[in-house]
Amino acid sequence: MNKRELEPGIFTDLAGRTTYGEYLQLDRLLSAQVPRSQPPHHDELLFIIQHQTSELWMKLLVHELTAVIRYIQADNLEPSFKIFSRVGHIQRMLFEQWSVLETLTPNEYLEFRGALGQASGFQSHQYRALEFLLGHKDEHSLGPFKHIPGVHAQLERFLHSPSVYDEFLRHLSRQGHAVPADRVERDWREPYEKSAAVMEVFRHIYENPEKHWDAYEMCEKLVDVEERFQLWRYRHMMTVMRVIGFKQGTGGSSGVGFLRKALDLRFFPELWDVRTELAPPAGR
Ligand code: HEM
Ligand SMILES: N[C@@H](CC(=O)c1ccccc1NC=O)C(=O)O
Repeated sequence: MNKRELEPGIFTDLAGRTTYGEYLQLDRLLSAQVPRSQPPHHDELLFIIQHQTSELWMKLLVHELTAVIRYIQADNLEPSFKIFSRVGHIQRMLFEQWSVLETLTPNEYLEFRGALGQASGFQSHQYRALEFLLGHKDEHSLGPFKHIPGVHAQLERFLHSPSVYDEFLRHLSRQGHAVPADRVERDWREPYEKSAAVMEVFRHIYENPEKHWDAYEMCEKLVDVEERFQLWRYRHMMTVMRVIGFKQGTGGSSGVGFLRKALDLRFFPELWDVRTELAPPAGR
């Protein structure tokens, strides 16, 4: 008999109890997918769910990176390594998820694109929070949130605060590394500019990993995060290219050309530059 008997101990009298649906607020979650096309286009649900799941995972990334910052501030790098491993798995999933949306063909998308108005991922405040947390500061990207005071204020807090990278450089300074004073205290709203002195700090760490194992491991975790972030950006751009070609974006940008420029951005420039500078150890 291809059937599983329910065990008598399984609870079915759940009135007034904490249940699965109640705990997860599934009524709210599952009523938030509301297609705008009239009549609703079959593929709009895919489009909505791809975005909503991405936003949920971004919420967790913001939460995790905020915790990383607290650990670095406390000069306690070890627990942040475990968090970075989780962050990496989430980023990998966000990357893989593009394959689902890539089943949307250009003509299918055009059938409901008009219903999106001026809405665009450019208005994702959690994506901006992630960029700020990682160190890509740009006050102009706050523009789309002027009309939502709570969101604007939260993003301003991230803009004004040191990023994960800023905090790491401050930690290295406390550990006695020769981090220049203008990286230990500065106007955190300003975009990060790379520094030859910071690169020398990393050169020393990469040439002596056994002496600075924690810092060395943190450097590699940061490189992992940046590489995965760029992979996401690249795959977004490729998805956009296959779905709308070189059309302008609904957010008002040139589209693919605008997205391509983000591929030249660097969160942790010296961590990439140090790789060019490293020489083989003596005698090799
Ligand atoms: C068919 C699917 C998609 C298309 C055609 C598309 C298109 C675009 C375009 C053209 C832009 C540039 C801004 C504009 O003028 O609109 C943009 C930005 C953006 N999109 Fe999408 N997108 C798609 C899916 C997604 C998904 C699933 C996400 C996940 C949350 C997303 C997140 C973003 C973000 C965060 C930006 C801002 C990027 C930046 O500032 O560099 N997009 N998108
Ligand atoms: N910018 C897209 C529209 C778009 O993708 C979008 C629209 C509403 C909500 C999220 C979106 N996703 C990412 O940009 C376009 O130009 O077709």
